[in-house]
Amino acid sequence: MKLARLDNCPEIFHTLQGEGVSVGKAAVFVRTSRCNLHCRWCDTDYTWNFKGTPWEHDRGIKHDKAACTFEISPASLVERLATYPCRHIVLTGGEPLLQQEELLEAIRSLRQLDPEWTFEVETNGTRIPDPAFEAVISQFNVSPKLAHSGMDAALRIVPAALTHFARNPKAWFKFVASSNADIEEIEALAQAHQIPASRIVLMPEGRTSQDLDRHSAELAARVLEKGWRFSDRLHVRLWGDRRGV
Ligand SMILES: Nc1nc2[nH]cc(C(=O)O)c2c(=O)[nH]1
Ligand code: SF4
Ligand SMILES: [Mg+2]
Repeated sequence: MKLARLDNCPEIFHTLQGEGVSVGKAAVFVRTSRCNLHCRWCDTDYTWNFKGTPWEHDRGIKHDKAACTFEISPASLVERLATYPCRHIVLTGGEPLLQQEELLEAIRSLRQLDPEWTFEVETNGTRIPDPAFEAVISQFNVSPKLAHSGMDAALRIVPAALTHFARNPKAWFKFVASSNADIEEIEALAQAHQIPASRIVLMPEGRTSQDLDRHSAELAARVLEKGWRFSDRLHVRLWGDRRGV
């Protein structure tokens, strides 16, 4: 399978969940490489924006595919994860649902070692998980992309997948927003795909504390009106715009 590469190692790190409903929970993050979307502000563009690809990104740089990819077998991933003093894993990317089969193999092996392991997935909500994979995940953080991602609606919004997650009580919908137009877009998506207000989490866009502060008070007011939830970005507050935290 393909994970992101960081300092010649796979991008696996022990930290606090910084976003969404389990913010503050200790977890080991596994960052898969590759994504089926190509958002212009993506903060993990090194998982997909490789030299020779046509995608546009705000940073205006292309990455070397080999230098940014760490090939690893599910068995080696299990060995690495077993060394951490933490039994909660967050699978993120890129888009981790592109590598469900390999991830499921690793999850099954970990559960054989210790049934206490729990797994949370960060996904862009464009893929319906396989039933066997879905069954072993305790929480999905579904983050559908809005128009400001620069992606065509036909690619970023997959109605069958959104409706599927909307029916799954393990799925929370985490939207990155910075303007009133974003709020209206979220409202329309929620209506169209029957996403319950109680499972919508609004998160300000930003890679520094100052950026987050710029929109937070206004977004929090909208969250109260709508009956949604608000999430800060704890890891950005604690450690800034860095990889591996
Ligand atoms: N601490 C921490 N929390 C996170 N929640 C979602 C993350 C992600 O990049 O998917 C992330 C991340 O990269 N770090
Ligand atoms: S879906 Fe997520 S990982 Fe993929 S390009 Fe968009 S922001 Fe980046
Ligand atoms: Mg991140």
